[in-house]
Amino acid sequence: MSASNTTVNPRGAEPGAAPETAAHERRRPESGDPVFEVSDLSIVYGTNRAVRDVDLKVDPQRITAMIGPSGCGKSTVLRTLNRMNDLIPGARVEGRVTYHGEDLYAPEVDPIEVRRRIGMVFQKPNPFPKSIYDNVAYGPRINGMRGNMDEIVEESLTKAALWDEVKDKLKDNAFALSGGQQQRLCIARTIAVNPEVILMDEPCSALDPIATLKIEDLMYELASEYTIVIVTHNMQQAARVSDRTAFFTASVDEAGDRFGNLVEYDETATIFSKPADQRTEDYIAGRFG
Ligand SMILES: Nc1ncnc2c1ncn2[C@@H]1O[C@H](COP(=O)(O)OP(=O)(O)OP(=O)(O)O)[C@@H](O)[C@H]1O
Repeated sequence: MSASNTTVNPRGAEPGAAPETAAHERRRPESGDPVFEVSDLSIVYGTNRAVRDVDLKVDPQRITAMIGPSGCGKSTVLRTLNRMNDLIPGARVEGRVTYHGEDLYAPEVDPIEVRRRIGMVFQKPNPFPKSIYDNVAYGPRINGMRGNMDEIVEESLTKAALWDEVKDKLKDNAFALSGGQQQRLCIARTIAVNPEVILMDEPCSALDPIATLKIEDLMYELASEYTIVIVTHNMQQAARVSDRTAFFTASVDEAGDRFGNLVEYDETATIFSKPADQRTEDYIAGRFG
């Protein structure tokens, strides 16, 4: 899949136009059970019930996008999928999140192991202040992974579409890389511990358009092996890369409290061409958000 036909969606720029992207032409077998099933999910920060009543399923080896206006809870929901909210003081998850049918929040579940299997890439590239090689090798080392470390590093960098650019300078500090390269290094670091799922929280928002297209192409390649869930502000990006899209919005309850909720979740082509809810249509058309 080349950059040109993966990422150029001539109709994507038109609000409300049906995306005609490779992502939607992709024919994957419906491979059985969902990876995640989220039901009646609410997330509370202190006394603020920030996100309410979310239900959604994430299919394997698909790219699922979460879109919606600022503050509607996309990142909060994403973080429940690998228990990153556990790290936020005062955050509480209510409802049910299963991973391959098992309760992700059961007391016997080890959150460290959860985060190995369900990796995360953040908005700002955050390599460690170490060499390129050591950034990738870090996870396998602390996880006690056996095998030839040079091979693990090469394979991870290759899968992250970075190997050719860095193979002659593996000992250089990661901070010497461009922003886009640093983000691909962070993806390589995530891949190196052999996850099943990659969560991406606005992975391109700090990148220029060329670096963004590279990451989008990379996501497409990675989806043949990994399940990807991406939060993005960029509707065109969701239209270009994702198979399914969840649209969230912020609502206000009777007491005047603002909360995020899931409005609609469907095939990306449907969300962008025939959304069922007027709020989705208004957002896609750029009327708010
Ligand atoms: N660490 C936190 N502590 C307290 N409240 C939080 C925290 N993180 C998020 N919130 C609140 O949860 C709500 C949803 O925020 P969240 O960042 O998930 O939304 P978002 O849709 O991802 O927003 P954006 O697109 O601006 O990143 C907001 O009201 C926010 O203030």
